[in-house]
Formats: sequence, structure tokens, C-alpha cells
Amino acid sequence: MNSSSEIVIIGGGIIGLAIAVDLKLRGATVTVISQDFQQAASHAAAGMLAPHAEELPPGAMLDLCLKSRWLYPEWVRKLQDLSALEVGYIPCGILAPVFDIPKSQGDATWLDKEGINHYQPGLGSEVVGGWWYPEDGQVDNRQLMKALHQAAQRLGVNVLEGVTVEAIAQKQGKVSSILTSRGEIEGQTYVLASGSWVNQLLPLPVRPVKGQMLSLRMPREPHQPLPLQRVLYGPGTYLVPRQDGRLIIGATVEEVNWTSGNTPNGIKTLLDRAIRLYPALENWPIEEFWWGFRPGTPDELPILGRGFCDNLVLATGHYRNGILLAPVTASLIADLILQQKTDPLLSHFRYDRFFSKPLSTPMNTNGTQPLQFASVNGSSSIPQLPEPSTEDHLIIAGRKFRSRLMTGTGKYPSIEAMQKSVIASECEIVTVAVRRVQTKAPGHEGLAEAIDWGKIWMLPNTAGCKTAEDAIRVARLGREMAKLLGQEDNNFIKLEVIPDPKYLLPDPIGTLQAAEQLVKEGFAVLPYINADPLLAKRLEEVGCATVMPLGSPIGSGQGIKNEANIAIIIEQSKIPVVVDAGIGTPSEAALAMEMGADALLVNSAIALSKNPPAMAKAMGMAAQAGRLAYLAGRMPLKSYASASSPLTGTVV
Ligand SMILES: Cc1cc2nc3c(=O)[nH]c(=O)nc-3n(C[C@H](O)[C@H](O)[C@H](O)COP(=O)(O)OP(=O)(O)OC[C@H]3O[C@@H](n4cnc5c(N)ncnc54)[C@H](O)[C@@H]3O)c2cc1C
Ligand SMILES: CC(=O)[C@@H](O)[C@H](O)COP(=O)(O)O
Repeated sequence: MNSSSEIVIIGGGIIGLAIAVDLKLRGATVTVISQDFQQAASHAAAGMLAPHAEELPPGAMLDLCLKSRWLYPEWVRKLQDLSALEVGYIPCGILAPVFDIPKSQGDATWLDKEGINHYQPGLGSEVVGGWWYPEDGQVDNRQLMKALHQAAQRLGVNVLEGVTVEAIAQKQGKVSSILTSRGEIEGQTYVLASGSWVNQLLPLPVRPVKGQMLSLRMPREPHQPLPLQRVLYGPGTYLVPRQDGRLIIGATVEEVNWTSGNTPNGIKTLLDRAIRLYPALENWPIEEFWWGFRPGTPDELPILGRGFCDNLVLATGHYRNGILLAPVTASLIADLILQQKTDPLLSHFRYDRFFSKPLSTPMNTNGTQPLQFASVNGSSSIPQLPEPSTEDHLIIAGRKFRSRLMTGTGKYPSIEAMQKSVIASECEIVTVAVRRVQTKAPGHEGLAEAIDWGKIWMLPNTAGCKTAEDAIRVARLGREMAKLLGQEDNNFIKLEVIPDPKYLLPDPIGTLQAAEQLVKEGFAVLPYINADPLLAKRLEEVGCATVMPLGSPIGSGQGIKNEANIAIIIEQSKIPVVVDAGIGTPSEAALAMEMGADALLVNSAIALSKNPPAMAKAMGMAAQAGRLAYLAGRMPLKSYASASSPLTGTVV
């Protein structure tokens, strides 16, 4: 497949489809690509339209939600007309029963025990009262998804189901096409609406937040209304009665990454809370269990508006309120694309709120100072080194570096220790694990912002990737991450394909495959390899920028165990050889440089030392000393002693 469409939307959840329908109604040519309509959070949701019951604080998010709730009646009427399907929209109001009398009662309508039981008989005996939110409501989100799908197809949106977008190709600051499991697709404008999966394509801080759900069948007596008429939004659970007699019970909120499935604990928790709220349901038949992944952002606000490239629009991160926010998102994004109209509300939801540039900010959000480099040589406790020769540069992919030591960012006792160590080492290249930075893994929170990327060249690495495909995907994210942090022209990637968790030894075949592909995509590839001279040669032939043979396993501190093979690699390579991993002491660092390695990468030995900045300085000195020694040339080895002082003129 090689096709083009004016606007290409990635993701066929409620957000992608709602935008597609809106754009199409305004005359655009639209394609929607979705790998799996059923996996969407939009199917899993409860369908509450609940800005008030969710207790959103006053501000831009509440304004956005209220605007969307206001748009709902007209929006669903239009969809029902287009699709000829009912979507179960009911502005039924939401009751929020509580078990403790609240301290303050704010503006919302408070109902005492008698009042709330009047609205909803049969509540648990512990309910002491509750709030009444008359304007909140619900929609049957599964029906709504069917209607959106139908409307899109009837309008002539090109809906591609079962197609996965694998990469977003860019040229000169614009998205040029997208690469999919069925070929390349071109458009003029691209909308990224792939929910929780968005950071598989771009480094946005969106993570899956799992929610488990179940449904019961409510008893239906002849000529009687269903026992529950309104949404009950209780402490830790909610009950959403559908007109067809199902009762939806939700939802857990779990930070378990992509762990799928329902668990006994999840379901038990929901049922316990639901029965406490409305005891009669304990005898109703269970119909279904399911789960879904909410697209969560660090501040729980969506990401909306232009992003990364001129012709790329972002619409993701709707977290708990994506069903509610669909109409307003569709309308604002269509205005933006077709009329270049930027609603003032959108300014609160820009993607770059997560990427503060440390150069212009005196203090990062986590309280750590960004790196300052000017005073390094004035630092008191660390000895000074002579200026290295200005002629002797390390050159990788045409880029010059004075320092021949690269460092990492993991395993440090604190961000501050890492910052000081980077400064003390005088390194100019720091490698960062794309995945850990993206997911803000423990120890990596605020890491990207803690380094002054105006001074330090970022070497994104594919740590954590077990296959070539995985590494290629993460490498692409790494390039975006470097761009976001201000290094527009950074195409470096430290390629790690490591299937083996015990020794962390790289997979040579996967590494070669990934390297070939990444070189084709224009990356400067720095592959981490076992010290295998033949593999090193092949990697050089496919166009890698360096090779990075390991001294010994990562983090082992065993030093240079592969000396003979590393020597062969050094001898035969026309590209720089960077000895990476296993270096435990400065003497081992110096040894690698004396052997003729072009550079070193040292992480654990510095980070795990009792005084990381001092060890970093020592490693920097060792790299320089080893390099100077290599350039100076070693004295010849001899089998016998030869006196140091001349023997001529000795007194007999
Ligand atoms: C248990 C639960 C309860 C919820 N309850 C409510 C509620 O009551 N009210 C409310 O307003 N919100 C609720 N939400 C939140 C709401 O469901 C989400 O915010 C919303 O569905 C997000 O929609 P989306 O279109 O952005 O993402 P999704 O619905 O997840 O859709 C994303 C789509 O993109 C596709 N995709 C991903 N990557 C790719 C790729 N690389 N190539 C092609 N396609 C791709 C996926 O297959 C998927 O179809 C709930 C969510 C959950 C999980
Ligand atoms: C940070 C990094 O890239 C490491 O995987 C690298 O290989 C360094 O290894 P040590 O931690 O053994 O120095």
C-alpha cells in the first residue's frame, strides 16, 4: 500500500474517530489508521460525562470538560443521524454518596441521608448523604464507538483497521509520511491520537493506567423502572446503569504498565465497594469482566495542539475523561487544522509543558540545578589537568569531541551526584536510556532536564530492548527526545540489543539487523557489541559510526577481559573504537586507551563509587593519560634489565 490522504489520523479510538468525522463534515479528505479498534480505552470506559462528580478543580481542564459536556447533546444527535444508531446518551445527573460527612459543602447540592435515599432508594446503611450533580450524565461508549465508526464510513472517511503505524518519517522539520505495517502513507497533516500507545511513536510522557471493570444484569420487573436510574459515583467505585439493563461497575486505577487481564483482587475490590454502596446488587448475575488502559500524563491533563513538526497535531493523554472530552477535542482540533484557529484553551494543553529547557530555567521542577560548566576548572577539591592537545580530537560521524570519555546517568545515588560527576569527568557525551527517561523509571525522574544539553552531546541508548524491532523503534524515539531537548541535528544512537538478562550480552544478529536499518534511516549508529572482530568489521561495512566492544559484562567492574580481541578490533577498524562496559578502575580505563581505543564509556564504576565525582575525575584523567601514553608510544618490552643510568664514565 502506498497511498496519500489530505489528513491522516493515527488511532481509531473515540478521539481519532471524532476528529475524523468533524474534519470530514467540513470537507476534508481523511484517513484513520488503527491497529485494533477493540483494544481502545474507548471500548473499556464507563461512559460517564462527569466533570463535577470527578471533582475537577476550577481551571482550564474543568472549562474544557464543561464545554464538551455542553456540546454533547448536539454532537450525539448528529452522530445518531449520520449512523442511524442510538448511543444511549442520558443527561441523568450523577449522585455521589459518601460514608463520612464532608467538612465543607462548597457550591454543589448536598443531600442528607434522607434526601439521597429519596433520590435513590436502597443505598447502603453507611451512606450518610451525598452530592447531586444534575448536569452530569452518561453515554453508552460502546454504542457511541459503533456510531462513530459507522458515521465515519458513511461519510467516506478511509478507515484502515488492523494497520499499525510503525514510524513517523520526517524531513526538514515536517512529517513526510508514516510507515505502517501495510506500507507508506502520505498526507499533508497528521494527527496523532493513539491513546496510551502514543509514546511508541513519539517521546511523549503518556503512560497506560489500567482500569478493571465488570458488569451485572439488573433485575427487571414487569412495568417497573430499573432499580438504578442514575449513575452512583461512590468512594472508590461507580455504578453506571444502562438502559438495556446492564450495570457497569468500575474501575480500578492501577500503575502496572501494560499488564493485561482481570485479577481476583481487582474484581473483589470493586465488588466489595459496590456492595457497600448498594447492597442489593450482591445477588445480581455477573455478565462480563474487562479492562482497559487510560492514557495518563504526569499532570493528568490531555496533550492537544501542534507538536514537534509543523504538520503534526497531537490529541492524546485524555486519561479519565476522554469520552467526555471527545466533542470538544474534535472541534478544537478541526478548527486548528482547517482554519489555523488556535482556541486560547489549547495553550494549557501544549505538549512542550513537559519539556522545560534547562538553559533558560534556573531551577528544574524536581529542585535540582541544571548542569553548569563554566566553573569546572575552578572546582576546589578536584585536581586540575593540563589542557589536552587541541589537535587530538575524537571524531564520530563528523562531529568533534575533545574528551574521550563518555559517561552514563544510571545507578547514581542522586541526580546531584550524577550532575557533579558529569562535570568532574569533563566528558562531552552522556548516554541516556530512552525508555527509562520516557517512563520516568525510578532514578530517572527529571533526568533529561538535569543536564545542560546545550553543552553535553546526548547519546540516546536503546537499553531494555531485546529485539532488533524494539531497538529500531526506541532509536526513533531517542532521536525525537534529543530534538525535544534542543539537539535538532542529533542523529546519534547507542544501539543495544540485549535479550540476556543475566550477563547482559548483546545479540550480534539482532544488532547487525537493527544497525543496517538505522543506518538506512540516517542514524549515526554506535553499536554495543561483544568483542568480536568479524562482527565489528561487518558493522563498519554497513555504515556504523563506531563500534563499542565490551571490556566485560555491563556493571560487572571486571575490567578488560577481552584484551586480545579488542586489540584486533582496534587494529582493523577505520571507525572509532569505544571500549564500553565492565571498566572498574581508572587503571583499566587507561589500559584500554593505551591499547589504542579511541574512547571509553564508563558508568557503573563512577556511579557506584563511594565518591562518584572524584571517581569521575579520575576516569577523565585516566582517559587522557591513556591517550597521551598511546600517542607517545610505549617503550619496547625487554626480557632483561637495562640500567637506567649510562654506564659510561662510571668510577671503577
Ligand atoms: C476502565 C476505564 C474507564 C473509563 N471511564 C471513563 C468515563 O467514564 N468517562 C470518560 O470520559 N472517560 C473514561 N475513560 C477514559 C477514556 O476511555 C479515554 O480517555 C479515551 O477512551 C481515550 O481515547 P483515545 O481515542 O485517545 O484512545 P483509545 O481509545 O485507547 O484509542 C487509541 C487507538 O489507537 C490505536 N493505536 C495505538 N497505537 C497505534 C499505532 N501505532 N498504529 C495504529 N493504531 C494505533 C489503538 O489500537 C486504539 O484503537 C475510562 C477509561 C478506562 C480504561
Ligand atoms: C550506561 C551504559 O550505556 C552502560 O550500559 C554501559 O555499557 C556502561 O557499562 P558499565 O556500567 O559497566 O560502565
